[in-house]
Parts: sequence; structure tokens; C-alpha cells
Amino acid sequence: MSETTPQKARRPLDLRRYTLALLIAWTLCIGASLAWNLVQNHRTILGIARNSARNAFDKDLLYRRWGALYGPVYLPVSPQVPPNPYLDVPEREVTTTSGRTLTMVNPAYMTRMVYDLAEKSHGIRSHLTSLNPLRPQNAPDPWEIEALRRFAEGEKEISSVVSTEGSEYLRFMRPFWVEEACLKCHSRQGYKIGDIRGGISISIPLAPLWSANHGTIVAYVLGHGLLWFLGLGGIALGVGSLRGQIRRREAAEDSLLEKETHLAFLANHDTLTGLPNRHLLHDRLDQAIARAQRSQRRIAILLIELDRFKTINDSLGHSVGDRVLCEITGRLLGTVRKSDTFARLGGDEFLLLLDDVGQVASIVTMAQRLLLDIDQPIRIDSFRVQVTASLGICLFPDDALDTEGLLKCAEVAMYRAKEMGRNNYQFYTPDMNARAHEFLEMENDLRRALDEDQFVLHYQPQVDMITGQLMGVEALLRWQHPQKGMIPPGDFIPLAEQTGLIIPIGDWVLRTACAQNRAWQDAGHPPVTMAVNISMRQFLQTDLVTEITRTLETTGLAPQFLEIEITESMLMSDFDNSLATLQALSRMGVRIAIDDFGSGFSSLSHLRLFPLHRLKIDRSFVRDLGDAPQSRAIAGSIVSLAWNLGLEPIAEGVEIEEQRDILCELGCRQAQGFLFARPLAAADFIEFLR
Ligand SMILES: Nc1nc2c(ncn2[C@@H]2O[C@@H]3COP(=O)(O)O[C@H]4[C@@H](O)[C@H](n5cnc6c(=O)[nH]c(N)nc65)O[C@@H]4COP(=O)(O)O[C@H]3[C@H]2O)c(=O)[nH]1
Repeated sequence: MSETTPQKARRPLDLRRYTLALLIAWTLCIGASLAWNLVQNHRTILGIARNSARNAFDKDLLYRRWGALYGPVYLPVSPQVPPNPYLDVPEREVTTTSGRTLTMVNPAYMTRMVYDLAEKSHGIRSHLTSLNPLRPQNAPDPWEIEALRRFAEGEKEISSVVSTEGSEYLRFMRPFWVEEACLKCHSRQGYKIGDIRGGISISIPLAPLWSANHGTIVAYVLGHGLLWFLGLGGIALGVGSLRGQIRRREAAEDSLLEKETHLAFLANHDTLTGLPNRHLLHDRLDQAIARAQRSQRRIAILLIELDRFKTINDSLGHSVGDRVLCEITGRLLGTVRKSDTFARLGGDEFLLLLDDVGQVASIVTMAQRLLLDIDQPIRIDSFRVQVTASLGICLFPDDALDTEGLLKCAEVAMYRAKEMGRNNYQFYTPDMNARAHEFLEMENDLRRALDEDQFVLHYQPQVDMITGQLMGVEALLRWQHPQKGMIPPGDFIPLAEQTGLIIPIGDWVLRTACAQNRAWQDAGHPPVTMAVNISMRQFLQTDLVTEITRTLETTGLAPQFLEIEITESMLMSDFDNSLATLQALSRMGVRIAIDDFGSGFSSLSHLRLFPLHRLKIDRSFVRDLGDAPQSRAIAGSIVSLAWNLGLEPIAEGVEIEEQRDILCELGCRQAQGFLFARPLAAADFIEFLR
């Protein structure tokens, strides 16, 4: 059966993928930056080469202009300066007076010489070219033809990187316009001023620039490499810290989830036994009913309440009580099936929900097994505890059709099992309901009775059977019910005990009895000791010493005129506390009597430790005194025991003279019974006092 516990699906963050993506992104960034820088550097180098080419071009132009302006020069003929074969002019060679031969060097020739020098010393190649060259050397190559074509279309400058003979060059070319000075030599070719006569192409070798730039490239690469590594470190740190954060957050989430799960568990389970609690049981019962309705099956509910568990709790303490509950839980869990729901409803109440039961016989078997399991002795430290339980059983759909109805029926059946003497199981029957109603009605009436002053006390004299002298009086509670008339205590005290109403009722009895006794004394009657019955719950639950002290103070009754009647089982249930309470009361002067003596099981060795005054012989022994020799023997033993313990024996329920005589023979002088007087209303008792 499903329980609603909080469950959150955590989507794990794939850190490895995340880190990889980060690494790739970082590497791409660094790569892109390096590439961009290298491209910029490449462009810068080409820019430098282009500027060099422009300078060369400008210088070339200047030479030519100079030549056009000042004409040719003469140089001595030498292997480096041979006569220009293309210069067909008079006085190409002249002889000086000293006999040296000079040859005319025109501007074009001189420029060619400068070109040769530039190529030799700097590797810079310049080439004057034209579509209509005067010399074959000036004929354009394909690159220059293309450039000249583009100049014709209007372009002013062309450059590109080319590879020549395995070396890289920046080829640069600008057009060459016809100026007036040019016409001196080129007018025959039909040029006009402003025409493009050709161009000068300049090739700047790139290798020296590249090698000069090598250091920059290395710096770029190293710098970026370093940056990349730093970035890796940063990513590693970041991912590490993220991993830490995630772990911490996951741990916090886990602990939160754990707490939530624990809270959800607490909301649905009993903290002591870990069994489903009432809340979860309702849920499961609803579901079981729904399933059973669909499949037309039967379910059974077994309500288990431990018998007199309160006595264990009160007498041995709550921790022992808790261990008893846990031990019983463990045993029953071993008996029930895993599919059944076994819940603790609170206190000493458990419920077993049997899903899909076939034969009623199987429920009977289960109930018997449960009772047997519970009944096994439990050893806790030095204690040996034995608990029994009462079981109420009801069925779906036979007895009720809903959760509330089924629980009610099981409760009614369980109360019936209690009434039947406990340690048994009862199946629910409709007539139980009527009884349960009666019970409930009585509980409500009982609650009202205290507020509406419906209780009265009757007083029964206790006499000396030989002298007839009044030795005391017992206060006996009656309920004057407005409809049902006078109800004896035996009919409502068990219910008052069960519901806890006995505490306020007991207080009322104590107050009223003490006040009445004081009133009689104040009226001048001889003082008598008033015996008041104290219930088990009153004795164990309340601070009896404080309560009695307060009552005596408020009523003004002297302690020696109050006697409390307690039973043997009260004494034995919590020896230490009982002893302390009774010693305190005895020190105050309050008298203590053991009621119904002989009907319980007292430890005589313990009994002698209590500060007692009277032993009241149980009515059952007095009743059979004439007929049953055993009763006579028991009564005799009680009387001698009382005397041996230094206590006064007193007999209850003396109805006939024969009983009186036998008791006197046995050595018991005091008694109360119908033979002397019935319990009397306060007004009637005055007569008796007189
Ligand atoms: N057959 C017969 N009965 C006689 C005779 N003489 C006295 N009795 C009855 O015996 C009971 C004596 O009280 P108990 O043993 O303390 O037994 C008491 C006591 O245990 C309890 N009880 C009465 N009043 C109180 C009370 O104020 N507080 C508590 N906690 N219990 C009370 O209810 C029990 C029954 O009380 P009652 O019905 O008043 O019954 C009284 C009384 O009416 C007799 O000769 N023959």
C-alpha cells in the first residue's frame, strides 16, 4: 500500500560534459584570438612590404623626373657601365681630353642600374613595363598584364602575394602616366599627356620580413599558450568549487529530504513502535474498502486492547510500559502477514486489518494466535510481566460499509470482550450496539451528574458486635439519577474509573465525607472515624497526600477521624510509591484500612511494612461463614493475621446473627452489615448517632 512520502527527482548535473564544453569553448576562444592576432600580424607585415614598395615606386618616379628634367649623364665605360645599345643618339660615347671614354647614361638606363643595385642589396625587384614596350625586357608578364588591364579600368594600385622561384614576394604595381617630359623619348609611340604608359611593378621579398617577425609570432603563440593554461587552471578551480558547491547542496538537499521523509514518517507512524498510526490506518482502511468493494471481497478488522495495561504503566513506570508495548508489537508482527496492516491507534490499542479474508474460521485462528502471543510472559530487567488483551472483530461488508462504521463496530465488540472477562475475542453483533449506546449515554450522564449535584453519600455504621458501640462509619457513594433513580456504585464506578471521572468524583466524596463528619462533631455528636473508599486511579494518579491535607484543612476535620480504604492490589501495584504515600498519611494521623481483604493476592512480607490500622474481611467469606468450613477457616486466618500484624480486623456484610456469633468466636469484634444497619442517608444517620 502506497504511503505519501516526499520524493524529489534530482537531475544530476553532468559535470564532465560541462567541463569538456567549457574546455572546448576556452580553447576555441584562445585559438580564435591567436588566429585573429596572426592574421593582423600578417596584414601588418604585408602593409610594411606595401609601404616599402610605395617608397621604391616614389623614388623611381623621382629618378625619372630628375632624368627628364636634367637629361642624361656621362659615366666612364666599364664592365658595369657598358654603352646602352638601345640608345641611338649622337655623342652616345665621348672621349675626354685625357682619352677616357664616357658613355651616355639616360634616366631609364640609370634607373635600371639602380634597380639592379636594389635587387642585389635588398632583394627588391623593380620592373618597368608597358603594353607597348620599347625593349623586350620591358614586356609585361601575365600578372603585370592583368594589373595593366585593371589600371585601364581605373584602379590606382594593385598588390598581392606571389610565389616566385620558391620565395614569397609582395608584388606591387602602380600605373605610370605620360607627363610632358616623357614625350621627349616616347612621343613616337603615340602617347599623349595623361595616358597610362605602363607601370612599375615592384616585388618586395617577404622572407626577411617573416623572419624578422618570427619573434612576434612566437610571443603570440607563447602568450596565448600561457593564457590557455591559465584558463585551464581557472576552469579546474571553478569546476572544483562548483563540484564542492554541488556536493554541499546535494548534502543539504539529502538532509532536507531525509528530514522531510522522517517528518512524513512521523505523520503516519507511531514513534514508539514504528507501526502505522491512526492517520495512516484510516488511509489504508479506505483503500482496502475501495478494493474490497470492487472485487467483492471481505475484509476483517481486529481491534486489540491490552487488559489493565494502565496498571503496568502506573506501577512499573512508563519506560517499562513502553518496552512491553514494543515487545508485544514485535511478537504480533511475527504473526501477521506482510500484506496485512498492523497499526497502533494510541496507548494500548492496536488494530489489525486483514485484507481479503475467505473463511471466518481463519479470522478466529488469527485472533486466537494473537491472544496467545500477547499472553506469553515478558521479562524486562527484574520484572516478569504478563499481559492479556481483549479483541473486537468486525467485518466488511457484513457489519459496516465505511471506515468510521467499521472502527465503531470493532470498538463495540472489543468492549464486549472486556465485559466478558477480558483475554478473549468477540465478533461484532448488532445487539452490541444497543449496549454500547447505553454505555455512551451513561458516560454523558455521569459527566453531567457532578455538575448537577446528583451524587449523594450514604453512611453505614461500623459497630462493636459485643457492646453494640459505634466504632466508625463508611461513606458509600450513590448516584441519584433524575430518570433512573438511585444507582449503586457498582454500576457506575467501573465506568468512572475507565473515563477518569473517578478523580473529580473521588475528590467530591472525600470533601463531602470529611465536611459531614466535621458537621456531626460540630453538632455535638460523639466523634467517629469516617472511612472513605479510594479508587485505584485516585491512589496512583493524584497526589493523594496533598489532596487529603487540603481537604482536612478546608473541612477542619482532625486527621484521626478520617480512614482511607484501599485494596490489596493498589498496594502491590507500585510498592515504593504506595509505601511512601501511606507513610506520609499515617504520619499525618490518617488511618488506613485494607478493604475486601482476602480477595486479592498480597505479599504478606510486604504487607507488614505498610502503616495499616484495620483489615476488612471480604464479604464473600462472611456470607459463607455458616455453610462453608473453608470460609470459616479463611476468616479465622485473616483475623489472626490481623492481630499478629497489630491490626484491628473488621468484617463486612454481616447480615445474620450466626455470622456475628462465629466472627466473635473467631476473635473479630468489629463489623458492618445489614444486621446492624444499612447504609443511611445523612439525616437518618443522625438518629443512629444518638
Ligand atoms: N449484601 C450486603 N451488602 C452489604 C452489607 N453491608 C454492607 N454492604 C455493602 O457492602 C459494600 C461495602 O463497601 P465496599 O466493600 O467498600 O465496596 C464498595 C466500594 O468498593 C465501592 N464504593 C462505594 N462508594 C465508593 C466511593 O465513594 N468511592 C469509591 N472509589 N468506591 C466506592 O462500591 C462498592 C459497593 O458499594 P455499595 O454498593 O454501597 O455496597 C457497600 C454496602 O452497601 C450486607 O450486610 N450485605
